[in-house]
Amino acid sequence: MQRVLTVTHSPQALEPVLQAVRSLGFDPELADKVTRPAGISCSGSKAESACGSCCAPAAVTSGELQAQQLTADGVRTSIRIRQMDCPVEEGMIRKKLDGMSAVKELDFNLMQRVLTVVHAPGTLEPVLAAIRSLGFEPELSDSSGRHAATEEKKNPWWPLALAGVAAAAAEAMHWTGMPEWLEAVLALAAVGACGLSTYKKGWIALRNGNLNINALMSIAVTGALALGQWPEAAMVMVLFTIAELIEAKSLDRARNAIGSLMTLTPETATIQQPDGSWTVADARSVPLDSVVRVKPGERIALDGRVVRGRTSINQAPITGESLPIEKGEGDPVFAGTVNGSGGFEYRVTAAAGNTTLARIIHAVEEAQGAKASSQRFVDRFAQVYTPVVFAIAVAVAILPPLMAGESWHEWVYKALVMLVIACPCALVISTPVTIVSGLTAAARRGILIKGGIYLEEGRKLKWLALDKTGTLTHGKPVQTDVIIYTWVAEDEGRRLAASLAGYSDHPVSQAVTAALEGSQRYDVERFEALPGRGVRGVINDRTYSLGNLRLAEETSSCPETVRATLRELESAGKTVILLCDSHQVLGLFAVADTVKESSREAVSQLHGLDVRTLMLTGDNSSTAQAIAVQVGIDEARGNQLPEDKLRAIETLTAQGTTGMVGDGINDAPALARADIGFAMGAMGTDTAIETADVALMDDDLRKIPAFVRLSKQTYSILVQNIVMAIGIKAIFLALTIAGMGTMWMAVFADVGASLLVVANGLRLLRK
Ligand SMILES: Nc1ncnc2c1ncn2[C@@H]1O[C@H](COP(=O)(O)OP(=O)(O)OP(=O)(O)O)[C@@H](O)[C@H]1O
Ligand SMILES: [Zn+2]
Repeated sequence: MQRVLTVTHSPQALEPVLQAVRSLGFDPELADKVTRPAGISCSGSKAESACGSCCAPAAVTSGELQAQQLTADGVRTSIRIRQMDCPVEEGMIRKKLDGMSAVKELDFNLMQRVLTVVHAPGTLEPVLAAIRSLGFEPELSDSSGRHAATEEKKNPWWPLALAGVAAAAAEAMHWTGMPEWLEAVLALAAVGACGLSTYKKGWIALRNGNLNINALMSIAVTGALALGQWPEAAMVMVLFTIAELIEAKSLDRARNAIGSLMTLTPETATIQQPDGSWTVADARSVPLDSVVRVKPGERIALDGRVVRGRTSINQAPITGESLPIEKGEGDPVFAGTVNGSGGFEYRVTAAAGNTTLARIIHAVEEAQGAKASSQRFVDRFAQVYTPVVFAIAVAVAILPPLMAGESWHEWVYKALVMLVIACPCALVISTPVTIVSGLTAAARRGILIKGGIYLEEGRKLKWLALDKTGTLTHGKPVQTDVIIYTWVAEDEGRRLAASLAGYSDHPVSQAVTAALEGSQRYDVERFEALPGRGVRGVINDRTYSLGNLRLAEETSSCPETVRATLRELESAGKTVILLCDSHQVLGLFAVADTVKESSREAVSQLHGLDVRTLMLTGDNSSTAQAIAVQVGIDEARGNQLPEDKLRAIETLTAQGTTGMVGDGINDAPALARADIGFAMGAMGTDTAIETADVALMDDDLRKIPAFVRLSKQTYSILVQNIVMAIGIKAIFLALTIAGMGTMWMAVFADVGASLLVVANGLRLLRK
């Protein structure tokens, strides 16, 4: 999509790689920070370990660094090859490079037109030379370091216009019965004016034993000329050239969609100098911990934390939610978001290449690499389609005249038409265009999907398991009741609870701490957090615990009167923790959390999409039940330890596609096991963005039904595209064999199909 090839090669081997790419007729540019943020380019398990070193090696210029990384296997270089967007071209390059001993690994991204090569140090140049020998122009980085900025080389338009006029004139000669030599001259002029680059590319492909669209068109046009179909040959070449131009334009739209997210961040930021004055600096060069000033209405350039001022910020570029969020001292702000009416200053917490927005863009780019199953099908299909149609064409040209004495002229012509139909471009481009549009559309709404595969699977979601605290509820409970039993002094009870709870960041403990703000605290020794239960520690040589009934029963005896009170509070939807010493219960603390309005809506939308919902919570069953009723959830299970949640997910995945959404603390194993793991509130948390299958940037659960709907739309567009691409070809194949297809009709069909699928895929972006 971004037309980037990543090559792993040995240090100092960049130039040979570049040359090889150039030898294929491509113009390589080293990829840029912006497209591939240097700070996070060491993604993927393999590269992780080498992260430290990838930014260190000497003797590589900084420009090269952006496109190259050292890995365990060698050097990884991304090479952009503009002319590469057909699997036939991928096949050509693969065949050539696979034969080179220096090349360890190849990874193609046709949408980005990027080849990533892992190669031995010092072998980049031969790699590039090999690519160039195929007539491509491999690009590493240019000096400005910006991919998107480098425009396509502009071909002058007049040769094409001239060719069009000549072709039309030839056609007119034909109809008005002018001498044939005039037709021939005009047709040859037209083909010469617009078809030379097609011939050149076609010839290189043929020489390397490949049939790409250029080779097919060259043969077809040459054949038509040989048959004396002058005007038709000229028309076909002109139409094909125009079509290629239009197709390239519309594909660029899909490619640029992701890049356009990046343009959300301003190029400059106003930073404070050591002497206190303010200067405008390039956002990319602002060091961490700098203080940046933001004017009202200005876009924020980098991630940071507010140090002075109050304002409200529209975070829609990241969360997809345009309601302004209030921000004051200490609150995080994000690059790309828009400041409201207050001016403020913030301290930079992430460099330009490492901001939340940059990570999102990077994740979307990576996601295209993970091929969806429809794409794998299409790629396999295309691999056999072209050779098969070519073989049929050869048979059509030779057999009927030889076996049945039919006219050579007629059957060779039919075969030539079939060659035009043999290009699988429309089919091949249909899937990635659709997936990329879907991924980008999702990212714009604050839904970060980590692979085309999840976008494709989302529509199959049968079950969604949800955690309660923080997912369905606000996760900020407040204390509602305190009961201290008479066998302990009221103050002492509160003080013990506050001391224990103060050490924990569990929401329940925090609610208790907040309510007991004023009371004094004891020092706690041997403090322990017991997941799914509570906390325990030693105060003045005695062990106390604060946690749920499970924990109370483990440490002391729990009389029926206490249980009765507990049941009563819980049936009101409250969460109760018990303060115990090693003999008895000393007190009860009840907290209540409120349900998010958006959760209720999300659950009903999910039910409308035929997704069943299940609440899995560590909290007790009565509270779980009470909250489930409030939210409208199908089924609720309480007292779930992390391993219980995991087991529940395992059972569900056996029945159908299962998603799990949680805040990731006690849900991590279940999230990982689910077919689709959703992380909430990913904004600002690196781990959620990096580990979840789908990261929701804020904590609005309605993003999940939105994701399911998008997945359904994407899938139906995928199916439409595949059917359309194959269908159109099939119809023309049939017409041709029946003798009704002409060559220019076939060109129209081929190009029309490509344009249709691209336009259809881009519809997702408009949603
Ligand atoms: N650190 C703690 N302080 C106080 N109580 C705790 C603590 N840890 C666990 N508990 C008690 O154990 C219960 C289960 O905790 P757990 O963290 O598994 O789930 P939860 O946060 O209540 O809910 P969910 O699973 O929906 O996120 C809590 O409801 C609380 O009563
Ligand atoms: Zn093609």
